[in-house]
Amino acid sequence: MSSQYPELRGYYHLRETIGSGGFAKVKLAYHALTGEKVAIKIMDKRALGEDLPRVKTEIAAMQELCHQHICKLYQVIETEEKFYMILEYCPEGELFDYIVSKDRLDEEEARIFFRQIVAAVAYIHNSGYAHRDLKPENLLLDEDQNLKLIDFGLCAKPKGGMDNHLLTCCGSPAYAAPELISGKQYLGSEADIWSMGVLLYALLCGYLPFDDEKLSHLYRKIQSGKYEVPEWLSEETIDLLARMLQTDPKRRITISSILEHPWLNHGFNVPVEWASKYKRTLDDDCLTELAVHYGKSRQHMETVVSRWKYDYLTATYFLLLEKKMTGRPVRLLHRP
Ligand SMILES: [NH3+]CCCOc1cc(-c2cn[nH]c2)ccc1C(=O)Nc1ccccc1
Repeated sequence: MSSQYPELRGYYHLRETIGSGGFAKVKLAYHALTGEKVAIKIMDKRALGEDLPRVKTEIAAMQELCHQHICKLYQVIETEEKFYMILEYCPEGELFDYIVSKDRLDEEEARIFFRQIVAAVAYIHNSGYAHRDLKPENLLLDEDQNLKLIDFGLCAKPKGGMDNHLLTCCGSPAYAAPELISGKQYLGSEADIWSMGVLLYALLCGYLPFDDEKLSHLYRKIQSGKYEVPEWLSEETIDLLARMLQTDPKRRITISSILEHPWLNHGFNVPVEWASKYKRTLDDDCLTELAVHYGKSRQHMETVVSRWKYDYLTATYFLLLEKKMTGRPVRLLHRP
């Protein structure tokens, strides 16, 4: 296998393919120095065709976005023919499959997931980005059933902040906001809120609010903003859904108002902590272990790691930090 991916030899031990979507193949792998599992998203440049800019968009965004509910990017390798993105491993798969397996979720379970989604989107919007393809297929579950958002290939960072209008129509039709499908100028952040409304509906109902085999019929349903309200939904749920699935983007609820909505805080006495839990300062134990391993001073390691080149050193630092955050020894395996 490593003969097919020579650039990974000695750094990662490749295992089976765990997912594939469109132009990418995702394989499970082990990071040689820490023994930690990672997911490697492999893309062939020729096969990407006009989708090539999506990869550059995704890499640029994921290098800036560091959050407990966003799938962490550890390393990027670019060769003549391929892109490799070394990502955080999420063993429990897609939220989409989890909903299907349970038919639909009860309010309590949906609320726990939705609080994590709101935290990720609040962080993304606060960082000046819009995801623009929010759906259960792009939310993965880690070993503790925490959600991790993936696929920033369609995200946007409008120049001059989030109040600049976007034009490209993108994302998955069933989750797309009315203003987006009508080709009008739109705000990525407002379109994300609509998609979150569709997502919350899918969590609580197990099917989509707007659906039709014929695309033109689907578009008409979305633009009407009319959807069936099943009898098992509570008043608070119905209220929140109505504010997110508001066809007029200017009257649609904002992420900060969602953070204060009674449904989101029902049974919780702490608001959603949406700020990133990743610290800006480098971790001492990790730097020390790296210094020992590479036979350099701690100061030298701090200088080199701080360049954030998203090379093998960046990946090794983040994976050591992952071990520390999950209460395991901050140690590198000395025999590669
Ligand atoms: N719908 C998800 C299919 C598997 O895709 C991934 C899995 C992981 C993953 C699996 N375990 N841990 C992380 C990380 C990233 C992706 C991903 O970005 N897929 C993708 C997105 C857009 C176009 C093509 C492929």
